[in-house]
Amino acid sequence: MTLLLGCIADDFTGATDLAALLARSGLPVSLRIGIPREKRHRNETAAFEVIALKCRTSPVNIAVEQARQALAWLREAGASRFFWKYCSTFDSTAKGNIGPVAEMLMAEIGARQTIYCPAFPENGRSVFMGHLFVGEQLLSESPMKDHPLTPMRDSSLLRLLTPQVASVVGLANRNIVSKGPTALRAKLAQLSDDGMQHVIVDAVCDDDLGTIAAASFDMPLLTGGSAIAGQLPRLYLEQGLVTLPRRRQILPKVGGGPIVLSGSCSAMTRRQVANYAGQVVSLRLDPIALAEKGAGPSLEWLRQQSPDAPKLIYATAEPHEVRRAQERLGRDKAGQVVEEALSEIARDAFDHGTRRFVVAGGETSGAITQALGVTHLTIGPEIAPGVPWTFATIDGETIALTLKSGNFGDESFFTDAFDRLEVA
Ligand SMILES: Nc1ncnc2c1ncn2[C@@H]1O[C@H](COP(=O)(O)OP(=O)(O)O)[C@@H](O)[C@H]1O
Ligand SMILES: O=C(O)[C@@H](O)C(=O)COP(=O)(O)O
Repeated sequence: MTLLLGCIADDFTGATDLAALLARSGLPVSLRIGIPREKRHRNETAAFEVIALKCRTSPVNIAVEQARQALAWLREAGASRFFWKYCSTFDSTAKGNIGPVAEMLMAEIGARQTIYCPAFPENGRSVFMGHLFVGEQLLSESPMKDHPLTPMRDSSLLRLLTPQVASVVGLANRNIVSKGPTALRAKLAQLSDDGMQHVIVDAVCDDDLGTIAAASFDMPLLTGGSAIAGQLPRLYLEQGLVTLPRRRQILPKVGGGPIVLSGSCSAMTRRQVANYAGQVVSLRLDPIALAEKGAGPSLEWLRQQSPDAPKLIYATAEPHEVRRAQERLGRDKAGQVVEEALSEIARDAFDHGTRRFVVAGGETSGAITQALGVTHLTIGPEIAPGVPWTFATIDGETIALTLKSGNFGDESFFTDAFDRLEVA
């Protein structure tokens, strides 16, 4: 099939979120983990190819280099339009990779201008007058201010993006967006004439996203959250660039024990963990103990449990507990010991028969997916907006895997997830 859009995501939950929203159209979506080794030639691809990187918190030069390699693969596979997916809460380190990666992509593909549209109204993320809101709170007043790796202490996307790019950042605000695609297109052209290559675009509802997509779908590079990308399949279908496949993909049924592994400390995950811990056997990980003793005691605990029983292993903690661990170990080390332990646990669980995995947290998902040796994910049913079941083959065995963004899903997400899966 012709490759309509080559997508690069800065983390793995973000990649499955993007893939889920594109897959709602019924068009084929392929999700590859890391830079694919094998080449793909034109017409050997899905309509949407997503490459998942784990570069949200990497040093800038590494993130740019990984994205450059992903771009090269996508171009060779035939893509001429691209999407750079980052978090709907614009998660960036202090230096920030969102702008530098966008600038590199623009330079490589010769794009004169791009838009930045993280809004995801279905999940409560909206942008108004260039400010990002989570529900009714400004980003900087939302629980994202306490994120363990990327605390977001400013809500102005202009202020966040400006130090990350070389040229002036522009804004197409809601007043323009509300006037429709023609007015927005004219505004973007005027900003381009004024030298603004990077434009934040307001969106508070799905209709706004429809307007923005209609005004910008032919830009060679778009950037944002999954929701703006989710508008593109409809436009491509309307324009006759692609037709829906006659047959739907048949998804596997997976047996084998269920497990939830959580390294997310986001507000919603904390509620989900508290809820699920009341229902199944659970083990709490403490980063300080992990730094001293490693994952051995947790592996021992796991082996004492019945392989078929649902279980939960989590490092999820309240902000004051995260601060305590970070003060003792340093921010990076605290995150690293948790990611390493959960990765070892995931691998051990697989070796002992677990086949249904729910993982909470973007960085955590990156670490676990890599440890399991997953290279390709087939997208299955969506459990909550932006969180699908996916399927992968490792060592000849099929596993079902859900990578849940920290703040996505309802309080009952973990039970909802297993209820949604057809079991062999
Ligand atoms: N108790 C803890 N103390 C410190 N850091 C933690 C703790 N638990 C988890 N972490 C780290 O916090 C980070 C959470 O990021 P991530 O997995 O991306 O979650 P989210 O999707 O909520 O952003 C990970 O690096 C994880 O290892
Ligand atoms: O856009 C989003 O909000 C998600 O797709 C995403 O990237 C979330 O990241 P994590 O919360 O770190 O999982």
